[in-house]
This record gives sequence, C-alpha cells and structure tokens, in this order.
Amino acid sequence: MIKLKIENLNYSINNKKIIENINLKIKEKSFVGLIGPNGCGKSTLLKNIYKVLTPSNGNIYIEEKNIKNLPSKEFARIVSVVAQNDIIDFDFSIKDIVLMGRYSHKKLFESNKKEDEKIVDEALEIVGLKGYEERSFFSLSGGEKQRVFIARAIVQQSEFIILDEPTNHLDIKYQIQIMNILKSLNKTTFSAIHDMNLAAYYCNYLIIMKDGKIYNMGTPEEVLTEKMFKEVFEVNAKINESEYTKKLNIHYIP
Ligand SMILES: Nc1ncnc2c1ncn2[C@@H]1O[C@H](COP(=O)(O)OP(=O)(O)OP(=O)(O)O)[C@@H](O)[C@H]1O
Repeated sequence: MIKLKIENLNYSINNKKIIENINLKIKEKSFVGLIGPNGCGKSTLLKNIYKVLTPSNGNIYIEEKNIKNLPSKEFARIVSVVAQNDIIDFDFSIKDIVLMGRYSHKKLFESNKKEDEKIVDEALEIVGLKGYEERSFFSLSGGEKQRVFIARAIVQQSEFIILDEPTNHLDIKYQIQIMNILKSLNKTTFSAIHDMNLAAYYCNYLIIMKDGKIYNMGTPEEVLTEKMFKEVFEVNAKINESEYTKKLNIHYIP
C-alpha cells in the first residue's frame, strides 16, 4: 500500500521557488531517507507534508486522504512528527511531554486515563527512559531529549513518522541508538538525514534533492553513486560494500 503520495508539489516564498515539481510515493513500512545538501529544500518539503507550511500548489495524500482536508486531530492520528530543533520553553517533566502526544486521542479537556499512562510507560521503555518520568526536560542530554520526542511520537500511535534530522548534534552512540529505535518501531518512516553512511545502513529507499527538485530516488545501492556525490554534494567519494555490515560504505576524498 502507498502511505504517502505527493503530486506536483511546489512551494514558493515571495515568488522564489523553494521546492519545485515534487512527485513521489512512499510505500507502507518503508524506511525512507531524504538527503541533499544544505538549503536544497528538505525541511521545506517535510513541513509541507506535516502541514506547518501550505503548498503553493500540488497535492499531498496520506493513506489516500488529501491532507489539506484533514482536521488537525485526525492528521495527528495518522502522522507523528519529530521536527528539527523542537523547542520546549517551559520546564515540563518527561512524563508530561510524552503525554502531550496523546492529545489526538482525547476530547477537549478530557483528563489522562490509566490507559494513557500505560501507553506512556511503554513508550519510555522502548526509548530507554524508564525511571526518567519526573526528571525535568532541561536536565537531559541532547540524546535523551531526542528520545523524549520520539517517545512522544510513539504514543500518538500513528503508523507514519516524519523526522527532520533526528540524529543532528548527537554523538555516534546516540545516532545509532536513535536509528535502531526508529527501525524497531516497524512503521513507515520518512526522515531527513545528513549522514550518508547511516542512510545507507538503515534506509531501504532514498530520495535525493538538489536545488529544490528531486534529483533521483531509489535504493541506496541505486542512488548513492560517485557521480551523484560529485553532482549533488560537489565532493569526491569512493563507495564500496563494507565487509563488516554488508552495506554501502562511503569514503570522502578531500
Ligand atoms: N521563510 C523563508 N524565507 C526565504 N527563504 C527561505 C525561507 N525558508 C526557507 N528558505 C530558503 O529555502 C531553501 C530551503 O531551505 P530548507 O530549510 O528547506 O533546506 P534544507 O535542505 O532543510 O537545509 P539544511 O540541510 O541546511 O537543513 C533555503 O535556501 C532557505 O534559505
């Protein structure tokens, strides 16, 4: 089944085209990476999908529903988002932040039920933050904060997760940990990723953008080529299969 379909999407600001003629489909349960150089339009594309921005024209369908017609709660039941630089400006407890993810399942002013607490408990277990319930958000490390946002996305219980560089600013241990958690959820995942070796290892499909347009899409083996690195990133790369992971290994030649 197709989880996400985008048709002729364009987004402009002050008559400047930021993204142009985007057409793509993402299959259910696939783990898709969105890659491309700084400023090529990845965040803008994702924001159009998660409705922070409104397309100048074109249509976006999730589970065959045109998202522009979806009320916010219904949208939140089918898509969870882990945005870049997600900001929490009041020092909530971890449990309170994760509970926020339950809002799409509640009526106005409905209080939290035992069921919600159980779902939050399970999500904290998945992301390895059990016991952190009452800790203040501001006291957490970057990797722990990112795991809180993933837990909040998990409790939404949607089948589709969109992430904008979830491993940004994290050390290698946390990068791997976050990617492993995401993979273990077994949902449709669409994530902007800068690290090409992480993308090659975890993603089964990659969408490459350049200058606001789609440059190519396919499996990592199909699209991560030396020619692509030259044309899109302007770097010399050498690519082989890692004898340890059996996945592509990208070497940059300065
Ligand atoms: N509000 C805005 N006004 C003018 N230009 C904008 C605005 N928002 C984004 N842009 C421009 O649109 C282009 C795409 O930005 P976007 O954030 O989508 O890129 P990105 O691929 O996510 O980059 P990065 O990898 O650096 O996060 C950039 O050139 C950016 O400067």
